[in-house]
Amino acid sequence: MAKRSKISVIGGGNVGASCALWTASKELGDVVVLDIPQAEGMVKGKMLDLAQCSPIELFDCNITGTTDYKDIAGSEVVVVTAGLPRKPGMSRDDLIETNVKIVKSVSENIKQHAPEAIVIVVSNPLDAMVYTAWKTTGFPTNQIVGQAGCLDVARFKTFIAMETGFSVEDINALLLGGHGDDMVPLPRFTNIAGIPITQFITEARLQELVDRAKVGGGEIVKLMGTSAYYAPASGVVQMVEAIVKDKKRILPCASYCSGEFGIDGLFVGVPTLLGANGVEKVIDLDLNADEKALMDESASHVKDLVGIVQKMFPELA
Ligand SMILES: NC(=O)C1=CN([C@@H]2O[C@H](COP(=O)(O)OP(=O)(O)OC[C@H]3O[C@@H](n4cnc5c(N)ncnc54)[C@H](O)[C@@H]3O)[C@@H](O)[C@H]2O)C=CC1
Ligand SMILES: O=C([O-])CC(=O)C(=O)O
Repeated sequence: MAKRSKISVIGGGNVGASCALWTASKELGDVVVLDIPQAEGMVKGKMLDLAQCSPIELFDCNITGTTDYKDIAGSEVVVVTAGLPRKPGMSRDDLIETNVKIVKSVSENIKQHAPEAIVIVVSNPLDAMVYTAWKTTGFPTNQIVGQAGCLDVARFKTFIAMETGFSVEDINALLLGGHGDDMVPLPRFTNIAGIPITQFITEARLQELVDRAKVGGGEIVKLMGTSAYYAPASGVVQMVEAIVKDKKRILPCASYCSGEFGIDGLFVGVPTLLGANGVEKVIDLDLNADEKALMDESASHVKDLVGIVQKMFPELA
């Protein structure tokens, strides 16, 4: 019998618990969710609750809530959701000082207890946290990746489906850049069942949908008082599935660029071939001058955030 995959999630809050739910319900493997000792009852209780769905939803996997890093040993994938979410009025960047400390300490433990794992970082500000995890673990760049683009592009596709009335299944879109409000959805690469999107929506209206997608996280923070979790977790699990099933999917992920898109030494959202080895390739493409300018601006924002991390922790430079 094939060995079951093991997927660990660090941080059992809104995003972490939702990751566990999608992972288990899709039967991708055994699930371990780890939180801090002060949250022991919460994380153990939530995971026991989730396990009790299995006779109804019919998934076979072990689900464990824990505060002990020994339990993540042997994980194929570790998802990092530990950290503060933003509140209304805050930007993701406002979280950097608190979350870099959390992600650094989490990454030290991942390095010790799950050195073979592919690490998917979710904590914000995303691109700087991916960098932090990479520098702290010292893992090769294929083993470190960030989730943002799967979510951001799903938001863009959702808005297009709402506007046109067509099935989400037929909407194809591409999005690049950092996970800030300057992310770069690409109308030129957007189509419905292969038919250019401009056949169905005016360019002006499409631009409004692009703009809504760019601030899609903030729209939810304003409504809920905290940030989104169902769609972010769904984006994570799309990546987990690509890795544990070695699907060779091309997904928009925060991956290490060494020259692609003219970016060197940064993790930024780019089309990424995801499989059993994690990031198997970054797929470069020819951008026109306007698209390139937007990508450069987004990457320069990521670079500034990485500069803040390096200033706080010179050993991560
Ligand atoms: N990249 C993306 O697309 C998205 C990123 N996020 C980010 O994900 C993070 C988590 O968001 P939520 O789950 O909504 O927050 P939450 O507050 O519901 O959960 C965070 C959890 O992390 C735990 N935690 C804190 N320090 C820890 C440590 N050192 N070790 C282990 N666990 C620790 C907390 O106890 C808490 O249970 C935030 O930084 C948020 O901004 C959220 C949505 C989308
Ligand atoms: O908006 C936030 O703070 C959480 C997040 O990254 C998103 O939902 O896109």
